[in-house]
Amino acid sequence: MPHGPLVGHLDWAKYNSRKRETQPNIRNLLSIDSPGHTKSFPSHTEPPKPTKTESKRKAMAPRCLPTSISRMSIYGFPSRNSISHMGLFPDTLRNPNRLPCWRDSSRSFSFISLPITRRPTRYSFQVRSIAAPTEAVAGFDEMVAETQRKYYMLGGKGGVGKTSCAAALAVKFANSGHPTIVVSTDPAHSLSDSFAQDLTGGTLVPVDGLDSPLFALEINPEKAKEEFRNASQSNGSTGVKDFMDSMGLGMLAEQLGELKLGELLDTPPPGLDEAIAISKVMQFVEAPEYNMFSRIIFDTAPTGHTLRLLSLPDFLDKSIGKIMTLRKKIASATSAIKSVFGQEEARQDASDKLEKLRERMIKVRELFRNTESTEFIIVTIPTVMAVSESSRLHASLVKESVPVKRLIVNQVLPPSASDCKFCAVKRKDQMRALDMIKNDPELMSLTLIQAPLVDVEIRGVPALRFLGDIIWK
Ligand SMILES: Nc1ncnc2c1ncn2[C@@H]1O[C@H](COP(=O)(O)OP(=O)(O)OP(=O)(O)O)[C@@H](O)[C@H]1O
Repeated sequence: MPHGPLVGHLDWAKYNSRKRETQPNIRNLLSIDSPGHTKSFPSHTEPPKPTKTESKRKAMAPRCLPTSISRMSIYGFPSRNSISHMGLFPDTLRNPNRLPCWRDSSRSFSFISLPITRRPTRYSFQVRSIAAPTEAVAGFDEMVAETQRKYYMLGGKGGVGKTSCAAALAVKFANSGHPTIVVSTDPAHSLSDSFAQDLTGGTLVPVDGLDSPLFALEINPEKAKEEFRNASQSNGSTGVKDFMDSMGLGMLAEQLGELKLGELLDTPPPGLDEAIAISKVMQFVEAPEYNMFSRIIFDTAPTGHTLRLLSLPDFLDKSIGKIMTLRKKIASATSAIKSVFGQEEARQDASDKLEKLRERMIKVRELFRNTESTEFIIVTIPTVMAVSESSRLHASLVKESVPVKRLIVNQVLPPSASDCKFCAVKRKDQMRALDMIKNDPELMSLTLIQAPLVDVEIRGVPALRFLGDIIWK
């Protein structure tokens, strides 16, 4: 391999055809130019067609991204040195008159090689951002090594890329030999969009395009809420208050107002749907037929939900405990009357369901706090607001004894030799946010994983696999 500039594009067709490899070498998936580096590369296969999620992504992206990964402007360095880099340089380096912007229709990008040193890594290419002074490797080897079941929960501010990172991690685990389930407990699901496959319906669906076992599940929050309502109601359509009214205990129900039982049962508090979703997942993954799955990944709802969710098991445990005691008292006083009217059975059934729900909530709480089996990964983007929110999220997770080790900073601008004005400002903001992370007492101790902003729609298994290979090293 000559030591000089390499020029090329990611070949999506090649990438797809090599996807069976557990650890593909990205170099092999690139069309690398011949020595001399003057020839253009054969054009790459375009990624999947745009969908409605693309508009969301485009809205977040700078108008003039300095370089683009989909145009696969990856630069790689020959392995004779000790640090191996992959990055992006616009064609400006070859042709200084050409603007390195999306607006420039004649844009193209080059691989540039520099005299560098090589550190032992699994790939001969890595994405390195020049705005990434604190970047660390994700420690995927450690994540994959354990054979017993592990739960990963990815959470953070809305729209930062939780689903993309969770789906990419699931693909990576599955390709590394772990039968995996990825579950979305976010009421606004985007797993289906991410995998470009219909995963709605509330059942486990095998993900297409992989040979390894990967299943996905989008929990239907409405169904979950309905289940809770059914469990909490005494019979058919009546809630606790109606139930007590029907027993001539309406006055007592009024006096118990401060317990907010009716409110709890008839209008489930925010976060409850997610708690039920997780407890539902727990319920089925504990069934012997799911023993084979060694990695369970939760794509959780945005921060607010997560925080409420964390305090919910305790809240529910207490509330349901109170309800149960109350019901038992009412039951002993009225069972004779009720059995005459045939409602005794329904009441007993409701109590059993509540008790089961309570048990499952306790399990969810235990799962959240189990350092052996669980890890919460915070996903953020390099903006001051997102970093501040991540810091608060981390503080709450620590307070609740939820194990957190890693922080993904997603959508970091890739390197550029010359930024447009917009990109220069954006890069400066990102640097400031990355600095904030470095100095934030909550976040500084976490392993920082940087994921570049890519100009490819992260949709479908090949794209997720590509993202996973960049993030999870
Ligand atoms: N590194 C990245 N580069 C470019 N686009 C990205 C990147 N990560 C995510 N995106 C895009 O950003 C959009 C939002 O990502 P995603 O749905 O994963 O975020 P989210 O945090 O799960 O959102 P929500 O909170 O709405 O569920 C998607 O269109 C996705 O393709």
